[in-house]
Amino acid sequence: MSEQIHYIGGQWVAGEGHGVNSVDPAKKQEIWKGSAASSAQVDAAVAAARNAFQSWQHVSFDERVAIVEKFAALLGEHKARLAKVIAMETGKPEWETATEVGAMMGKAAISIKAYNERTGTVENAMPLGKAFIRHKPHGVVAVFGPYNFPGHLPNGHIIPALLAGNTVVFKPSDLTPMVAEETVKLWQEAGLPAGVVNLIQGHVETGKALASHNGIDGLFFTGSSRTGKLLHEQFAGHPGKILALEMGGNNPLIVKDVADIDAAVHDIVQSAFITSGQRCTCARKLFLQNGTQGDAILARLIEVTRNISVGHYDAAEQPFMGAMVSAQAAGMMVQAQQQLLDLGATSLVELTHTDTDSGFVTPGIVDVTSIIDTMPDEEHFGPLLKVVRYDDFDVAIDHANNTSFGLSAGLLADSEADYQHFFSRIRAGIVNWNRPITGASSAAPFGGIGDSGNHRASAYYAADYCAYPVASVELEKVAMPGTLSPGLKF
Ligand SMILES: NC(=O)C1=CN([C@@H]2O[C@H](COP(=O)(O)OP(=O)(O)OC[C@H]3O[C@@H](n4cnc5c(N)ncnc54)[C@H](O)[C@@H]3O)[C@@H](O)[C@H]2O)C=CC1
Ligand SMILES: O=C(O)CCC(=O)N[C@@H](CCC(=O)O)C(=O)O
Repeated sequence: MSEQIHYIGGQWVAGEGHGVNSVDPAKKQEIWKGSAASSAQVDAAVAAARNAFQSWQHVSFDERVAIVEKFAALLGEHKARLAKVIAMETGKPEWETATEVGAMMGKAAISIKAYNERTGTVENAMPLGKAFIRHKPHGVVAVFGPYNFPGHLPNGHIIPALLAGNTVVFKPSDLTPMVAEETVKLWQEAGLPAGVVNLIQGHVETGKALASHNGIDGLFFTGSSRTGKLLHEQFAGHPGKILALEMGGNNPLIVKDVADIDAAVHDIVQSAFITSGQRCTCARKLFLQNGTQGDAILARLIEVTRNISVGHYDAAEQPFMGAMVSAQAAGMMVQAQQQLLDLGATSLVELTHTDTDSGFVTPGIVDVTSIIDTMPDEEHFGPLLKVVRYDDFDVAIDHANNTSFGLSAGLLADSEADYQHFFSRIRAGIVNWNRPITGASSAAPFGGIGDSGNHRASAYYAADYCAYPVASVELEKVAMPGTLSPGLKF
């Protein structure tokens, strides 16, 4: 293991702060360690990015594209290795981490298209000249990533930021530093000039030092609503800095009148338990009709959930769920379940922390119908699904909307009229019909309302927050207008 874990101005350097490490939550082994960046090293990373911005902003778009495409090609060459490292740090099964690297590769072409379509140059003819809409980079931007998609989600900020001509200081989650290191090494190999991307590792204090740094022009964040709100407060009074927040959710999925019960249960499981429930888009509340069909769906859901395989990321027979990211995260899910039971919820399938030194938990389901009005509006970031039984569709939609979040929502129903009704009333940035509410496309905007985001959607719309528009009216020569304003004499 190298101690040189920070990439500043094109050099890998050792940290000057306290010790940091990374633990494989399935195998319970330390897999990476070093020392956090000191505040002087955060300063150095921002200064390196500022210095590199002077030239990177003037590098042609085609040259920037060439480096991004080279990076995507290197991701392809190193796909197996990167998928393995993501699995080791997060506990996610290798079938899933391979799809994460695939999404990282796909981000290049999508971001190039989005740059051109959303922030390219537009030319309009005028009677005496031309009007242009062009875009310019903000400057130095900080990128903060979460642990659940440690490759794909920071990449979803970094690639569009670089294409637009910004330089980056990247602060990954302290739970997934090794994925960040491997990724930045590929940027280096792709020929990115020194200082264009810088990597600093550390815990909350490193994040605070970067977020509060005077030298940054913007911050692109994916993570919890709690941290996002702190950043939002910190950015108050700085209208000149751009802040893009992609945060958590407390996402509803409603089921109404479906013919294929297994298909409905499949979409529920895929929505609630993929990635061991550690996706911001995961369904947290499932609304099932009272009556025989709701009973049948619930019975089948319980049966299928009990049979979900949970296992090691590298098992020959791949499990559906791997370990959660840490033993602590797993323990917090047990606590969350207990809190709901203490409030009066009923356990239908118990979530259990099978080995308390690891991140392994089994998926759980609780019936919260009796406490729907009193339970806290919290995101439980793990495989715990809350079921609510309902009689009236509109009441179910009201309950679904009764959250401060607004990231994803879905309806499983065979009637298109029911979907139109649902769509017109539900409040969320991602609204699906007869599909899981996880697995959003990079070719669409990705973001939520309320406590889920600050109206700066990512994915296809990331281009928007990576550049500012410049409107110009241009004539080749200074010329007298055809008509003079009243009161002027020449
Ligand atoms: N809307 C979206 O696109 C997504 C949202 N998420 C959300 O992310 C969360 C899980 O990720 P976590 O890594 O636990 O999020 P987190 O909020 O704990 O950490 C995110 C990043 O912020 C840094 N950080 C933490 N506290 C900070 C502070 N006070 N000042 C500055 N930086 C700080 C962390 O080191 C990390 O790099 C969930 O809430 C999930 O819903 C996850 C993926 C996608
Ligand atoms: O950012 C993109 O390119 C698309 C959004 C995306 O990949 N979303 C994933 C993961 C987000 C999460 O829950 O952490 C999804 O919707 O499953």
